Amino acid sequence: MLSLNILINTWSSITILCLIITYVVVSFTHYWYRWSHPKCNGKLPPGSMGFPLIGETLQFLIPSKSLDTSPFLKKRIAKYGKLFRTNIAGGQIIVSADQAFNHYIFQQEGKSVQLWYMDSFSAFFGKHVDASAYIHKYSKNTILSYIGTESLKEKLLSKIEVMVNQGLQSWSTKSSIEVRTSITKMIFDLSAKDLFSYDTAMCDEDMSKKFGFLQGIMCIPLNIPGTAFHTLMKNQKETTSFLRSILHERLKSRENNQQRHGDLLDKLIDDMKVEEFITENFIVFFMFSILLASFETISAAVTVAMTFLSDQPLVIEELTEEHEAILRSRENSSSLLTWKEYKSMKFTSQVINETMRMTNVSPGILRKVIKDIHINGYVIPAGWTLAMLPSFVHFNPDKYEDPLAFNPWRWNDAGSAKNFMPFGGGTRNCVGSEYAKVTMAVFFHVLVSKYRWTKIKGAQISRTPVLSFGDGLHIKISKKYQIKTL
Ligand code: HEM
Repeated sequence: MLSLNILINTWSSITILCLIITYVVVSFTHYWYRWSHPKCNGKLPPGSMGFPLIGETLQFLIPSKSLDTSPFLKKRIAKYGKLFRTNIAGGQIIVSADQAFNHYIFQQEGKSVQLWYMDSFSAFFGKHVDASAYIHKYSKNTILSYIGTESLKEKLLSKIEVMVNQGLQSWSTKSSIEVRTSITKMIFDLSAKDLFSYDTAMCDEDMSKKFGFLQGIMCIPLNIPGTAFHTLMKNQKETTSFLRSILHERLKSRENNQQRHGDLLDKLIDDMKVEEFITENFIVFFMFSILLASFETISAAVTVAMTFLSDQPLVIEELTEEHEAILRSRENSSSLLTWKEYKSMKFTSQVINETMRMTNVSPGILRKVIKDIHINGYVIPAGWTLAMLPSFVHFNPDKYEDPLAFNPWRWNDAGSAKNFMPFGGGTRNCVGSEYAKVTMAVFFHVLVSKYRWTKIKGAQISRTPVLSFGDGLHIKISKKYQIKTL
């Protein structure tokens, strides 16, 4: 009798255990099925949502040691086509490498898509990320009036040259320069001066290092000590309090009726009286984002250019010839660049185009889908993220022969705007594109006309997909002979 009871009890326990296991397996299978086949009012583009919770994040973050489109994307485009679905860092994403579709989406701002940043970015920027169309228009016009073509022509061109002269002069006093960090500091100092009349020499620390947080954008937003996100948030605190101190100093000097600077910061402070949305927090956010958008991008592009130039004597030769010709044609050897001279730099602009094509500072442009989008029989559901890859075309061998070769001469024939989109497109295209191009042109002008350099150690470029340069590009620069003018 006793052994029968034991048998029944054991049997029941096994049954319960089996039921629990079956329940767990069925629930997990159901969850996994729902994860892999998300709800949609139609047919989703092909692709894989990866494993539950982590999606395809790990594969996505594998660094690739090339400037080319990452193997993660190339593999999926080859398998599923130019429109595919995935899940990265918990986000449901449709990736589009379809040029025509991306062009269409650029025109859909506020209709079927809107600006979107990843969670860590949103946490960082707070509610201002959802800036309304009015605030967006205000911001764009305001920035353009300070760094747009007119301002560059009238004021900034010469200011930039003076700063680049100082920067390169200090590089030449050192036995070795790491290009990425040095150029980041130079462009940071330049932008802080141009936009907020802030002299970084007044700051003990190299603040540009604290701003260098782009690597953290792709990290998981978990604020735990030791994680990339934690460092990101710590740096964010320090950089915003640095910018807040600049703002407070300016507010104080305005109270004391001290001299105005006529810069972007003065304009934002003036507008606090007329625009309700312009608060101290807004100004700090504004200063932060424009500084970051400016120096991180330009310094990445210049570092890529220097990496290629260091191994391409023919490009340096033609570039040098163009700039020395400008110096030779001048009556006064100490004059600064004129707008006409800048506009005459044909080969320099080809070098810049080629650099922008290969750098792809923004390899993906993100939008939040706010209304179902129908394309080629597929549906991109509202709530999903659309990651456009306008840069994919930059490495398309049908559009650019031998696309991984740095060849500025390919720009002898004017390129098609449709096949060249380093600055995005539509209403959200880059407001700093001209400022970036002028800064790069001035940098090359001063560099090749006054200095020569030798490479000490090359950079190990990789994408995660954010660009990084390993231990960096190390060079030694020294002053050249002086060019005789007319
Ligand atoms: C090599 C240099 C640069 C590159 C490759 C670049 C690239 C881009 C791209 C692709 C976008 C579009 C983003 C989107 O559609 O979501 C953008 C937007 C923007 N860029 Fe740049 N950028 C550069 C330099 C600059 C500079 C120097 C500034 C400011 C001084 C700047 C300020 C901005 C701003 C404010 C936006 C947002 C525009 C909007 O939302 O309407 N950028 N940039």
